[in-house]
Amino acid sequence: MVAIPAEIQQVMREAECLFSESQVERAIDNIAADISETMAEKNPIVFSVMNGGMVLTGKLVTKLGFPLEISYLHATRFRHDNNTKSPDIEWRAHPQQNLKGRTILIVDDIYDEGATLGAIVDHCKAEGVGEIHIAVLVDKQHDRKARPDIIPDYIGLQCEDRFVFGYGMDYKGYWRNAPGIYAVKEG
Ligand SMILES: O=P(O)(O)OC[C@H]1O[C@H](OP(=O)(O)OP(=O)(O)O)[C@H](O)[C@@H]1O
Ligand SMILES: Nc1nc2[nH]cnc2c(=O)[nH]1
Repeated sequence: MVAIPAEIQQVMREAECLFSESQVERAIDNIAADISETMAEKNPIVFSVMNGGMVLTGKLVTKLGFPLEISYLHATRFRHDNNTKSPDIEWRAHPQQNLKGRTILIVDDIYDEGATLGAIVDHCKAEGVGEIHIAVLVDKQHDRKARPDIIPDYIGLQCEDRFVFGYGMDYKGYWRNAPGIYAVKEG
C-alpha cells in the first residue's frame, strides 16, 4: 500500500470552504436550466474537458432533458518540471467526432486564465464546428484572462483569486471528489 501523503490530508484540514455542497448543487441546477432554455433543439455534443470537467459533466447531463451526445476531450496546461504551469496546452485527446456544422457544449470545472478554453475553441473552429457553447462551474475573478474574446456562456459561481479544489478541481491530483469548493490556505 502506498501511504496518502501527509500534505494531502493537511491541505483539506486547513482549507477554507468557499461554497458548500448545497450552494454548488444550486449553481449546477441554474446552469442546467439556462442550457435547457438555449440548447434543447440543437442536437449538441457535450464535451467534458478531462480531467477536471468530469464531475460537472456527470452532474449536469442528467438534468438536461433533451437529446444530446456525450463525449470528452483532454487538453491540459503543460507543466514544467518544477510543476509551474505554462500558457502552452498539451493535447492528450482531440475530439474524435466530425464537428462540421455541429453545435457543441464544452464543460469544464474552472475558467481561470482561459488558455485551456482558448485552445479548445481554436481547435474546434479549425475543425468547422457550428456553434460553441461553454459551461464552467467556476469563474475565477482577476485581470489575467488570456483570451478576453472567450467568455463562458454558462457560469455557476464566481470565486476569488485563490487556488481552489473540489467538484472536479484537484489539489496535486487529489480532492477532485471534495463535496464543496475549497480554497487552499494562504501564507
Ligand atoms: O483557464 P486556465 O488557466 O487555462 O485553467 C483552467 C484549466 O486548468 C485545469 O486543468 P488542468 O490543465 O490543471 O488539468 P486537470 O483538468 O486534469 O486538472 C482546469 O480543469 C481547466 O481545464
Ligand atoms: N484545481 C485547480 N485547477 C486550476 N486550474 C486553473 N486554476 C485552478 C485552480 O484554482 N484550481
